[in-house]
Amino acid sequence: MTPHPKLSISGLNKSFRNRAVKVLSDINLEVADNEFVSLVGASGCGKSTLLAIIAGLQESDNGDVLVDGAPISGPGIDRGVVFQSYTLLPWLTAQQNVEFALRETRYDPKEIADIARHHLDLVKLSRFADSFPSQLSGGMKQRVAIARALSYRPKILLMDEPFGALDALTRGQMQELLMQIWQEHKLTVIFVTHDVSEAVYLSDRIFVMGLNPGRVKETIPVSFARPRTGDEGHDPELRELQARVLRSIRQETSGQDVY
Ligand SMILES: Nc1ncnc2c1ncn2[C@@H]1O[C@H](COP(=O)(O)OP(=O)(O)OP(=O)(O)O)[C@@H](O)[C@H]1O
Repeated sequence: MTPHPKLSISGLNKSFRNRAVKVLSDINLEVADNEFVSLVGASGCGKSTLLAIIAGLQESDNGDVLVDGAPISGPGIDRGVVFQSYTLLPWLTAQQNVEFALRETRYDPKEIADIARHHLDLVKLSRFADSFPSQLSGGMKQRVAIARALSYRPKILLMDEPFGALDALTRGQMQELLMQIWQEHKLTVIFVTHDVSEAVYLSDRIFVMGLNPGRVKETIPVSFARPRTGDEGHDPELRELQARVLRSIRQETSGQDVY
């Protein structure tokens, strides 16, 4: 038990089709302030559904989702979300996309412009503030999406396979950038990924989800010292950890062609 968890989920269940299909079963987990956790598991185990429930974009059948001890009620600015698809508005520039996210805050237009600029700077995209999404690479678009999610200073950043569509080089750069931002800004991050080495590189703990129904079947701590350089990949201990996570995922899927 974490003394004052940033996020606490207990007894959560979720089904679809009038409760005919159970997707998430008795989810119980806690995430500490400033902790970086990943959700991994076979395709269809409910990672995105769980993230969407934490984001307040979907409702659970029952159970509690608490942020700083208070139950969530729908989406809120205490939780920023980044999806794999960049979800930028194509007719707005990078700067305007971030400003748009702040339109219902208490800030005046000048403050909104300053906050947007600051966050584009944070993701090293100041030079492209006036570019439209069509003029940006995949990595750049995702940096705008991250700037947008961080601009209203959420307590928790929820990321659903944010780097899944990027090439390996860009993906590595984005992981480094995220690590830097996470370390400097003391964020709590919940990160969904299919990439076990990515989960191990980034996380303090990995929740391995089981399949049919989706549940947290194992919690694996990653105790490698930070800052991590990415060169730890050759470390036998780290390789063993990756193998352990993979084994845990595969145990669920033996005989099924899902991962
Ligand atoms: N709106 C919906 N209506 C009915 N079934 C749904 C709905 N959304 C998700 N599901 C089902 O719930 C299960 C979990 O889906 P979810 O997308 O959360 O899994 P996932 O682990 O994120 O998968 P992937 O890794 O492939 O993205 C799947 O079987 C999916 O078909």
